[in-house]
Amino acid sequence: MKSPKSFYAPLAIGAPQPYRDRPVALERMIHFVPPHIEKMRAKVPDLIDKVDVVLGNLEDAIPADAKIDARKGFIQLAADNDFKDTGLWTRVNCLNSPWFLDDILQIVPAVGDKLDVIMLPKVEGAWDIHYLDQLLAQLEAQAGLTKPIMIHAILETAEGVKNVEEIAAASPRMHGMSLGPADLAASRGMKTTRVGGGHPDYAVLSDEDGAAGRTAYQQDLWHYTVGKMVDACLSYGLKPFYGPFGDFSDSDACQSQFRNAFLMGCLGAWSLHPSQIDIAKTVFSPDPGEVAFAKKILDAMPDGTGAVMIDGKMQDDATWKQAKVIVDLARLVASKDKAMGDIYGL
Ligand SMILES: CC(=O)SCCNC(=O)CCNC(=O)[C@H](O)C(C)(C)COP(=O)(O)OP(=O)(O)OC[C@H]1O[C@@H](n2cnc3c(N)ncnc32)[C@H](O)[C@@H]1OP(=O)(O)O
Ligand SMILES: O=CC(=O)O
Ligand SMILES: [Mg+2]
Repeated sequence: MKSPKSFYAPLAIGAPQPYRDRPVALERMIHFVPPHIEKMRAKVPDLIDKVDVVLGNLEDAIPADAKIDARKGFIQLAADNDFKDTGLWTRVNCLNSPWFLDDILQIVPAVGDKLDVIMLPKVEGAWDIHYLDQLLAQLEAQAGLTKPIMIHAILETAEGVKNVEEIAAASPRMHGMSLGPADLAASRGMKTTRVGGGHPDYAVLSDEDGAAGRTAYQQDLWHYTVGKMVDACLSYGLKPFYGPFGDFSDSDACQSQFRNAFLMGCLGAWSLHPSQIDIAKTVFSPDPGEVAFAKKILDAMPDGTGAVMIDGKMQDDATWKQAKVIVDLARLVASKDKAMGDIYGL
């Protein structure tokens, strides 16, 4: 374990100073774009105004014979657009693939000054983060970059879940983590072919229900992992995210999965299709009724201490902190999304 002094030291001479506090950014949806397809690249200017993060995907879902075009396409879309306050991320190929090294070696010098975050798939342990951390520092120094590129890990292997705390603690370059339910299901030997979401057979049966028979209550397959990820992330000041929901035809189930993640502490999810952008926007912007109630709590307890009754419910220091989480997030949403700001009255 490094000492605090060396933990925050740049890993290459001339590399930017690592962040002590991560930049504040609204990231309700990380929108995946397949950059090898010209028609998709052409949609980026429009997407910049609609999403919080545009991500050029180079890994799974990009065919092997299109990997190099995807990398070139990403560099082109990064260079051609002004992202304003919308994040620009890429998901690179995994560390043991034939493409990872060139992904990093070509993207950082070409458009590293515009890139906020690299999403690293199939992270197994802190050693994966240390390797990319060092490599990025060397390339940042060589390119004369002035702000560090952050790393976002996908939690999608059994070993990664086992090591989630060490991954979170690995570097000040860590931005956060996303749950990768598809690869994780395969890695764990789970018996599902779905990309995220529930499964009708993962259920608990009620006791005898009389004539109507017994009711099966479906459970959330991802509850344990999301909980573990949220605790690891929040202990180290990182941001947790739910990942993909593959059934584009089932917007209710997508919304429900996103909402469970939001309520458990996640700050966003991936949008793979334009239809999922508004779902994520709705879910990951706090509910206006909750914001109004949270404001009442903050107003009633200006210094955050004591106990008061509001609408028949006891409030104290702990609920003041809960209210602050919601109002702070609403303020962040309002700073980017004027329509929501008007609804919140912020
Ligand atoms: C397990 C994991 O790793 S998940 C992450 C990896 N997966 C991905 O990144 C997938 C990203 N999504 C996609 O590539 C596409 O949505 C696909 C290939 C799955 C489906 O695309 P299509 O068959 O074109 O879907 P559909 O016909 O419903 O699209 C409707 C419109 O939305 C566009 N669209 C679809 N997906 C996207 C996207 N991610 N971003 C921007 N536009 C999109 C289509 O181009 C089409 O536009 P048009 O009306 O101008 O023709
Ligand atoms: O990469 C995402 C996943 O679910 O796998
Ligand atoms: Mg995956």
